Amino acid sequence: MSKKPISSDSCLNMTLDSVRESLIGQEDTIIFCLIERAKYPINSPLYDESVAGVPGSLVEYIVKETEALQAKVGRYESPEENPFFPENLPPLIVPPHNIPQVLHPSGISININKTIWDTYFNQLLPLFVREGNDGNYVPTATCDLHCLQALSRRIHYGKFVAEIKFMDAPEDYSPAILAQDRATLMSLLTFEKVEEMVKQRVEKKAMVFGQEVSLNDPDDKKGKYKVDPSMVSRLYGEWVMPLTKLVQVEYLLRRLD
Ligand SMILES: O=C(O)C(=O)C[C@]1(C(=O)O)C=C[C@@H](O)C=C1
Repeated sequence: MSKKPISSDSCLNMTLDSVRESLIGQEDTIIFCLIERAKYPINSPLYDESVAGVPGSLVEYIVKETEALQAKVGRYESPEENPFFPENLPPLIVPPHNIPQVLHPSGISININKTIWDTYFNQLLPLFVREGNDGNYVPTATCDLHCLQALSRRIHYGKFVAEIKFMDAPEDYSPAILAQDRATLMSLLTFEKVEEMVKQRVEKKAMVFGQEVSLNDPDDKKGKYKVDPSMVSRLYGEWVMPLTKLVQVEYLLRRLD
């Protein structure tokens, strides 16, 4: 068998509409991940560094080891993917993908996964997961990994959004970049109406994707959802979009390096 590099779609034809389409698609992934995680109780021994029998907590160990495996087969070749534990990742064992480079080189390495990790475990998880311990530690940790990866991909997608915005209007962004003026960059890249639509859409999706289904009495489960739709809207309004905007600002600050 010939060992050709795996091909990947070109991202050179991106537009603001197309990156927004991608963000809309990623909403589905995030909501399904939250629904899956909400099936399990908090299962707190997973996060306890003293009981696991492995270095760090069990969840940390599972994420680290999964990232190491996925790094070997090319996950972090993609500029959309950022590891939570970038230190000491093993080298690729497959041929490189040769993905066309659309991001400015200085912005590629922006990685706010430390913040995403802390926010997810300390603020988000307690909001949508019930108390308790059912012993399903590995399936639960796998759900955490999927939630973290989906959130990280969405938030770091801000690099692409920022690149498109800069390319569409370099004359608007350049003075603020040269002045390293974060506040002006933040107001230039913010579209409040779009944010409002995102919050409404994710709330609606959480209702549709997470509705309880009953064959007997259709009213039996009416209004019951697997994750609270208003919580998903809040998650986007308070964390997902602000962190995506933080990535955009960080990216733009380096855009003229
Ligand atoms: O759609 C954009 O323009 C984005 O920058 C994305 C995003 C978001 O995170 O969803 C962030 C900032 C804008 O205010 C609106 C939405």
